[in-house]
Amino acid sequence: MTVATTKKTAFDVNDLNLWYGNNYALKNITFPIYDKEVTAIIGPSGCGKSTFVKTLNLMNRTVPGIKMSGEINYDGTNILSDKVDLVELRKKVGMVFQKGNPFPQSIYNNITFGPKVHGVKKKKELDEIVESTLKSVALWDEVKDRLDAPAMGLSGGQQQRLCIARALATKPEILLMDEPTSALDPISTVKIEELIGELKKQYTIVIVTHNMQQAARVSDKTAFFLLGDLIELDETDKIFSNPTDKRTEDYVSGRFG
Ligand SMILES: Nc1ncnc2c1ncn2[C@@H]1O[C@H](COP(=O)(O)OP(=O)(O)OP(=O)(O)O)[C@@H](O)[C@H]1O
Repeated sequence: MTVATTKKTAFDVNDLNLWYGNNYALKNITFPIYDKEVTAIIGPSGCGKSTFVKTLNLMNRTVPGIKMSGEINYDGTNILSDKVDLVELRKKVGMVFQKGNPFPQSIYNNITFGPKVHGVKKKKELDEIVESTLKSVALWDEVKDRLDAPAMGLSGGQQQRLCIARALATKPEILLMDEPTSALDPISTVKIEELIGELKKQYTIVIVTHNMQQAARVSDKTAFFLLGDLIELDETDKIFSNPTDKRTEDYVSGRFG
């Protein structure tokens, strides 16, 4: 990789291996993820993109037959071997999935669920969290008069923004996004992409995307995975204009995948 290495990292992944039973899904992955940047993960279906991001907050550790080795260093701890408080880890490393998955409750309760779990009780404080997180995902004006309405009544794009607000409500440092726009229409997609541009001022973001134009638009670094290997990780501009590896070039120019 030709990027400067003096920048602070949010995660230092060293020689990470992961197996689902006999399926060797991540192979010797060494991957610095830089603080307050957007890192995109691209690659053909089944190459390990989702597995990689889910491993960053140990979302998949209860999958039957899973085995991992190596290091994921986060905040002075190797989360794979040291004792980690999973609730605390997921508070700091939030996740947003492919499809907005609000709880079948009100808009207000969706946002306050996490803060309440973490001990916030005062109504005023909860109200403030609801307002500030909905503002940061540009949803406040659209829903401020119906905070008690069911979240399921929102459009798909609004639900996804609500889920991002819900992830922000516990004040994370990192946001993992697994194909956050793949179920959305083009206008909602643009809104989420603009939001990512805003959020990266405060958060480190890792986004899995099938959409290469999206990776090119929103990310600072791009990683190309193939069959569980990290083939290339570099500045996004370089990956899309002058990649080092022939396999990356073939993929980004649409020759396979
Ligand atoms: N829960 C699981 N149990 C067993 N195998 C799994 C599980 N999740 C993923 N795999 C396998 O691990 C490999 C990587 O899958 P993963 O979902 O990480 O790929 P991906 O690049 O995100 O794919 P896609 O783009 O299709 O979502 C695949 O062979 C997949 O079948």
